[in-house]
Amino acid sequence: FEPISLGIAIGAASALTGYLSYTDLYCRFAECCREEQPLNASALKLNLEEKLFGQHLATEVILKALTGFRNNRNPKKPLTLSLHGWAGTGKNFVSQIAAENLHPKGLKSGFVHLFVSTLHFPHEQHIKLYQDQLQRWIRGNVSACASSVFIFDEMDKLHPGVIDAIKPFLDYYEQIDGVSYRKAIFIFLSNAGGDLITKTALDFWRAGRKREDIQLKDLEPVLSVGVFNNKHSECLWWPVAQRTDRQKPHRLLHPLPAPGVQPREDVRAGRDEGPRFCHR
Ligand SMILES: Nc1ncnc2c1ncn2[C@@H]1O[C@H](COP(=O)(O)OP(=O)(O)OP(=O)(O)O)[C@@H](O)[C@H]1O
Repeated sequence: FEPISLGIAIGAASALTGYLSYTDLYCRFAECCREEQPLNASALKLNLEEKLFGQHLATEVILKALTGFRNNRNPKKPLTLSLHGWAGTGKNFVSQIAAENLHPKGLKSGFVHLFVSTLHFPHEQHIKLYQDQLQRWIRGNVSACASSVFIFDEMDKLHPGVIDAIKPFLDYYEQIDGVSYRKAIFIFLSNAGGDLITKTALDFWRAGRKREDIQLKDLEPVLSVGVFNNKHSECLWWPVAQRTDRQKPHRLLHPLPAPGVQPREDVRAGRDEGPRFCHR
């Protein structure tokens, strides 16, 4: 080493150390978005195993999805998780665990955003406003922290117009208007399909099989037909009286289904009063 460049190198190294320790110090007192920090998979696994009861599939899927996603330095699209089940089965609980493992302050973190359909998007006539506000909120927060987490509770009650506002962020775009959404995480919670999941669990029990024997492949076909009414059709998850035209979300439709829109079988049979109309 020649003395001048060695001096510069040492100077640069100490400046870097100073900067790193300042950043570390700063992050001890203020919340930092550490998007490059890999997820501690064993801590998440322990958390899920110790706290979440009776949800072996959710534990397995969430652990695999979050670990794989966060350890991938260059994801091609944001991570989207859709959790289905009856009320009180732990969907919010498990999203909270996931959030805490992604951002230590969990739901209190400035990088974790929880939306509840009936609370945040209650009025049909304000859908346009909700769409604009939500898109601006997502854009602003992902610009500030690429690994932001967005949790949408009560997806089955969310207006299709609001769902449309979220959709562009979930796709394979490298950037939209200069912002990359590829490191963001979207978690959707829904009661839709809860009845079918329970029925599958009951069938297993009746057949003398263990709950832990239920695999994702036992549920996926049931859910894809029952909840999504197969992948080619679009469901309008909205109460009958408040249904809107998907193309014109502000316009209320007549309570009767439009041509080509069939009420789901369980609605026809009067077993379910919920928001269930699907295009076939
Ligand atoms: N599988 C579970 N393991 C451990 N605790 C659970 C589980 N399910 C529910 N709980 C407990 O019940 C509480 C309520 O559950 P949670 O709000 O997560 O249900 P949910 O599925 O989100 O219900 P909803 O559809 O009504 O929003 C949780 O805070 C947790 O304490």
